[in-house]
Amino acid sequence: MVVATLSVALLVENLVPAATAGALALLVGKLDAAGVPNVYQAALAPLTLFGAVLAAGHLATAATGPLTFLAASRIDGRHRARVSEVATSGENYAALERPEVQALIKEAMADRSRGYDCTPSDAAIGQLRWLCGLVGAAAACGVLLGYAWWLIPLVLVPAALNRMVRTRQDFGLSQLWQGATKGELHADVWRRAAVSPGEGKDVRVFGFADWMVERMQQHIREANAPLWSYITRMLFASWKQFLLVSVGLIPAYVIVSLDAARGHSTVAVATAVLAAGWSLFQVLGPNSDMYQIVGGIRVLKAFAELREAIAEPDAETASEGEPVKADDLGSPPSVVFDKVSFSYPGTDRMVLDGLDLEIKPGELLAIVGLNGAGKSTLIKMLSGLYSPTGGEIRVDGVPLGRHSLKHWRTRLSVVFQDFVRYHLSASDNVALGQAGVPRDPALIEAAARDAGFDEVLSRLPQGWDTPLARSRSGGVDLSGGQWQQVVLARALYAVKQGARLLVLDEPTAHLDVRTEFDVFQRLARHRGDTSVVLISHRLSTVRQADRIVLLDHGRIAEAGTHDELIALGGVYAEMFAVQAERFRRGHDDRLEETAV
Ligand SMILES: Nc1ncnc2c1ncn2[C@@H]1O[C@H](COP(=O)(O)OP(=O)(O)OP(=O)(O)O)[C@@H](O)[C@H]1O
Repeated sequence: MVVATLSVALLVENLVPAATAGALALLVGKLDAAGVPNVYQAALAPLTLFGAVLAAGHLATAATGPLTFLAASRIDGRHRARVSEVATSGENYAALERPEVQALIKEAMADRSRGYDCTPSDAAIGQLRWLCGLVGAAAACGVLLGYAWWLIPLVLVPAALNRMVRTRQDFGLSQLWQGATKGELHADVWRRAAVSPGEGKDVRVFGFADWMVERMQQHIREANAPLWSYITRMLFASWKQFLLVSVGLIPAYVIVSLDAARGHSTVAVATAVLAAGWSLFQVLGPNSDMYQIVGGIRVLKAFAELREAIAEPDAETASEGEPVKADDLGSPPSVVFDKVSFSYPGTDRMVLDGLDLEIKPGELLAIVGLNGAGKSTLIKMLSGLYSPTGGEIRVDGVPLGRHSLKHWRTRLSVVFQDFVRYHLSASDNVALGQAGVPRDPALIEAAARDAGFDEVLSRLPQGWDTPLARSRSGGVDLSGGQWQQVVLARALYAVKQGARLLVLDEPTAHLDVRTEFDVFQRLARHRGDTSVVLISHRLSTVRQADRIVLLDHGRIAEAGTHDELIALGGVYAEMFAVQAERFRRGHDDRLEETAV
């Protein structure tokens, strides 16, 4: 409806120049023919018509602004929602990590605040404007045709050439703007850093504000230099457009004026021709339509490429066969890593190298290892974010690639090491653990209690409704340890809502020893028969596990209970001894593993 009304308004706006020419000619004709006493009477009707044309033009122009805004908001809003859907859909998570895919997302989003100046609505409305402009040009040609057909090529050809020159410039401008936007994104990183409270600490403490601003300006200068020089050249070359206008209009105007002066045509006809000629140039003259069409189409092209990139089943993520639904949601799964190998896309290093590991239903399994041993990677593979490059992961005897990942992820609850701190309320932050089921406030409360978050909660100004970000009105900032409690509650909520495998990747690194001990006591008490995989560098936590595996160079190097591994006297025993010694000396931080 909005687009239809906008089309009508644009059409009227573009027909007004030709209609003005006609109405003006009528007015002049009537005045010319009428004697002095009859002037007012003769002018009344054509003046009313002339006024009506002008009023229609004003109304149309007044309406196009708000209508364009409405149509653009709807078109761009829907487009951005589709980009978000595509970016979050599918199982090709690996593609999201590729820089070129991230660049496509930015371009497809066409966020004006990030320097993108054209959006899909610009392309759509630009085309509408252009089409209406052509109708307006045809109407102006109709007026010219009333005088002499040869006036049409005389005025139209230079006007069309003028348009072509302008369109070529728009293409060049659009391309340079695209290059500038990429550079602007670098500047944007610094621009955001300059005003964000997070980076603000570093900027002040390390005193690199001047360096940062200089860096930002350098990026802006480098990114925009070609664009600025192109625009300067465009300005200097604008005389060409003046010449083109003159080539058509001046001879036409001279011929028509001479004709009228010699009495071969009336002043009214001459007025109509002069006005129509000018209106043709107005309609085909300089405007930003083509630039916006080109820019908007570029955004749509980026979106099409993004869809292809995300949907692309690359070797790492391709699933084979028909999706198989796990039929048993209630019991904990049996998971087997069978000679699993993996290297990240675009890298040669084998992060997992023939890994054999079983996660038995209901067990509390701890995974330990030095930094970079591949522990988090193993969890990402268990979550189906990456697929093995060799070997197989089986869940309840079925390869993970043949499970419905959506379904599998409802059986799984993961606290990632780099968990997300959503700027939402405390209750939203917990409930997002199992967003696909109706929210259950009693389970949210219970999960918070089990995670030890209830004490912090009691101090929040608006309780569960408190936004967990000071940047939001009435919000608060939590400490690292308090956030870990929130995220632990998020994972435990998922368990209470049906997840049967809980994975915790360094869930207590920010907690003090006492809170950590409490949390694990509660976890052990409340996990029921849910399997737990725990990754931790704190071996005092790990020792409570049913079984501990030590990951080294992408394989299991040692496995057993705490007592068995200590008795083995291997790397685990050595790590434990170093940590125990540090603890005795009063340290409670993570093991300095390089010392082992
Ligand atoms: N997205 C990625 N792309 C490429 N390489 C990656 C990526 N993520 C991790 N790596 C590499 O994979 C290796 C294993 O990383 P991973 O995070 O699994 O180790 P980790 O055992 O969890 O380490 P930490 O104890 O420090 O958390 C590292 O060498 C790391 O640099």
